Amino acid sequence: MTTLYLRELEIAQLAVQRAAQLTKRVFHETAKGTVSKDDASPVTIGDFGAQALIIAALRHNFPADAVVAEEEAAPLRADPALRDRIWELVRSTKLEDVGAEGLLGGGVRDVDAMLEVIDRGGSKGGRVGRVWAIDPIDGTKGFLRGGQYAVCLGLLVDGDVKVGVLGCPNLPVDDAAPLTADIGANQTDDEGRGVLFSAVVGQGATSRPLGPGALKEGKKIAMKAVTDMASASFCESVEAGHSNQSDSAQIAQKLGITKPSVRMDSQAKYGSIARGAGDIYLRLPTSKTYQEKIWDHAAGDLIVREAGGQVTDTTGARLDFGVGRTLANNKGVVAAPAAVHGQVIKAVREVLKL
Ligand SMILES: Nc1ncnc2c1ncn2[C@@H]1O[C@H](COP(=O)(O)OS(=O)(=O)O)[C@@H](OP(=O)(O)O)[C@H]1O
Ligand SMILES: [Mg+2]
Repeated sequence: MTTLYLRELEIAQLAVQRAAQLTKRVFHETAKGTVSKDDASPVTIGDFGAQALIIAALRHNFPADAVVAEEEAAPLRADPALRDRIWELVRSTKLEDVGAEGLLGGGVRDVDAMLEVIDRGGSKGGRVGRVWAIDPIDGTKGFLRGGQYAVCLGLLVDGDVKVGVLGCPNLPVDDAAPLTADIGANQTDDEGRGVLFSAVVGQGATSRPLGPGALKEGKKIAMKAVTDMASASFCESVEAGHSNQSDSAQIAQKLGITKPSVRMDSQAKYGSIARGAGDIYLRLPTSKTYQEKIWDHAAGDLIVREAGGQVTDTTGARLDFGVGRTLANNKGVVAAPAAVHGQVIKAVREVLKL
């Protein structure tokens, strides 16, 4: 058995598990109304806190690696009250498993170290060397709405994704659960929810319960074969501003898909199709200028490909993670089982006139 990237995988899984513990604390405060949904701060607190914990774990284990992450600490330097709330969460979020917490280096030393570590995510990325891509809370709108969100971490080596980990605290643990963005009425109860998807290049993709205890052995996941397009299910963004929902409806019609789309926030969509809960993920450009961010796709791209899928842009080209912080060479995303991906791309190109 190959052990390539084994250590990177273990650290990435634990780092995502710990960061998700922090985001869950913030999520439940928001759901309970302790923090106002109109206030932008819950997501800010969750984003900064999770980013600090993940980068601290990476710096402890792989100090020479570059990091591309969404946030920078400037707003916290200007707002001591916000900084202190985040520090309180970062300081007090630890893995239950003392050995695992030790592997991550035991957190962040003090509030100045926290600011310093948050600012370590400014790498330009690129085609050379090892670069970690972090989205501390992907699907911020879903997070605020009480829906799906994901803590995302991918390792790029010379521009290719080698390791991908997605923590999805609000997806069902059960890989066979039907595809739905709904997490049920009782949002303060984590029972049956929380899944960690992982993949290493050439070694397949797995899912396991996200925690809070020790991480269980992963189960191999695989995309479902689509034998009949009429019964295929596809997912897309909740936000119409993130993916063109009228184009996707036309594409679905062309393909003969009869079910309405499942609208779900975040890279939980990639994880869901990778485990066969859904079949196709369409992300269709809404503007000529928007460039997708590498941290919104790196982990999901590898997890779907390792589960037997193909992930490309709308023209059928592979996503190019080697050109910087954005996917400047690609427009949109089309993810589907390898056997039907060509058929889906044909329909996409016809509708988008590419
Ligand atoms: N115009 C436009 N087009 C495409 N994508 C955009 C656009 N604007 C933002 N974003 C990015 O979308 C990320 C959220 O992903 P999803 O659209 O899958 O989920 S959601 O339904 O919007 O929550 C979201 O990630 P987060 O900011 O981490 O939530 C953004 O990076
Ligand atoms: Mg994102």
